[in-house]
Amino acid sequence: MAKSFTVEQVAQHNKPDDCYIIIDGKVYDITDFQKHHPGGKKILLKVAGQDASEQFAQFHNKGSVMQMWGSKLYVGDIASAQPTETAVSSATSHLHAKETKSSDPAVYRGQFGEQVPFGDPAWYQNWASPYYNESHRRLRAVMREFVDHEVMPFCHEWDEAQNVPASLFKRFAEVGILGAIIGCPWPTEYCPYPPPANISPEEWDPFHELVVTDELARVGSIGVLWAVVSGVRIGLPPILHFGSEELKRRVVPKVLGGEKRICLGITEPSAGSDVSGLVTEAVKSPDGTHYIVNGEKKWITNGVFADYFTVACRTGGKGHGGVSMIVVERTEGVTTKRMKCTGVWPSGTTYITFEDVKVPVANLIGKEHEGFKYTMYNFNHERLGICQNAVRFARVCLEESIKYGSKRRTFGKRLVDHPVIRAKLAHMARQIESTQRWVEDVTYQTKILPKEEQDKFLGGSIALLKAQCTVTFEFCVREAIQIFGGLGYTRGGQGEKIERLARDVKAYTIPGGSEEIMLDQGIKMALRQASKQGAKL
Ligand code: HEM
Repeated sequence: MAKSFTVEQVAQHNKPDDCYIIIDGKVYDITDFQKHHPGGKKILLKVAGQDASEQFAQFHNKGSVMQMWGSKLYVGDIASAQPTETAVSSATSHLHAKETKSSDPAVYRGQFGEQVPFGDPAWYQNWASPYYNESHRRLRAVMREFVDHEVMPFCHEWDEAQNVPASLFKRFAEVGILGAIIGCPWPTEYCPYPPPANISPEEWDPFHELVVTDELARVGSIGVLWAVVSGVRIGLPPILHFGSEELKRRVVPKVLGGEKRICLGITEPSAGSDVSGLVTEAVKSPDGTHYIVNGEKKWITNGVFADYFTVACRTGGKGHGGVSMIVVERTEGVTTKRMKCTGVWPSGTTYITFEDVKVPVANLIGKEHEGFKYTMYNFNHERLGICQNAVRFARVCLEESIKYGSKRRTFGKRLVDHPVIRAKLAHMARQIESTQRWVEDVTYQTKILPKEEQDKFLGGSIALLKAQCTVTFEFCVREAIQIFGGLGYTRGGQGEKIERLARDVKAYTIPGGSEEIMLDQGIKMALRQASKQGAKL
């Protein structure tokens, strides 16, 4: 049981060698911590033995600092302390979500989260939505708990270390997140873990995947997310959808079980969004048992950690028709070198060389020369995932800006009381909210349309949506830096997420189809579709 203190008792601990402070009704022993305090020792001594809640709120990102330090320094509570309103609401608001009954059971209204304006999607903030039901709400709560306790507090540390612990990959698998992010239906036969939140595999739908993707992005680190989910999300689907039964059984359970890691190798030093130009070659050995793979792949996410490489290779002539997909296992002749990039540090962006690598023909995915089709098959899913993440990253920028702007004062007023700052917040909010609605609408199409129709109708819209999401994200991160000032270009501390996202954002506007190509493709596809449907152009 926690020890109880009176304010007078805490006041006795007011010396450098015996120093307590009170924050939000809790008592912390900071005697040893003082010398490690990033803000300095003296500033803590000024409040030794006192209630320092206000000062603490002024200089820190409350949630993440207490998540890291709280339990190490906590020694008890103030006797009759009524926890402050904010402490209560942030700790328990998701547990006491207010629900409003509608006459239509499919329409949900209710509250979840901290209720920072626009800090969460509208269906968390009492807006009615036809897309989500009780299972999505359960999933949201499970994901929030997991992210808040096992991922978010460590992102800065992992970003600086340019790596995440290997155990994190296993944890994501156990929670069901690896199975959750590779698209519907749930891969029951090949996934050792069930969906999160006791959702049945049959019930699993694209909005469950959206909730997982969205909640994960609250960490405000593309690098940490990509370190764990990116290789799986893009490297595994070609095997899952087109691999032989033997290949699927050999590879998929190990990856979804968090034992082996995988990456997708398409881009090369001279071929990016233009996949048909790739030159890495796979030549069959004279006895027909192996392919001999030679070539280079560049900017390959997770390459440095990967055990399996899903590689697009040239097995035939020029252009799309000569491309095959092959699973290369880490073996002699495979070399991976970490690249130095602007952001996404923990995700292991890699330069790969294949030098006379012998790959059994059983590792061919599907049929020879059909690799381009397999690559395209998952592009819509991959891009929609990027969109769902990007809109949450933009939201993180807005949420952090509103929280910081509500406590930081300049010229005698809070930042949010300056019209020029409110205008920035308004422009962020209007873009995020409209983009989110488009994301949900497209996600709904993926729920109800058969896959062939999705491929026919949605490619152009998803391309435009990717541009919309990444432009919104880039705009919001820029505005958030302006609001945070110096803290927005300082690594760690209150502007931690903003500074990191500013480094990471380019990894969203360039890969997965650059903004320019997405815009062009979106219109080209819309025109093609329109003329097929007899539009009067
Ligand atoms: C349990 C008590 C405390 C802990 C665990 C703590 C922890 C930290 C940490 C981790 C930082 C680095 C920046 C960040 O991550 O936000 C920091 C910075 C700082 N802290 Fe504390 N702190 C505590 C109490 C206080 C108090 C009571 C004050 C003021 C009276 C204070 C003033 C500062 C200042 C001025 C900075 C530098 C902020 C900046 O770089 O802008 N801290 N603290």
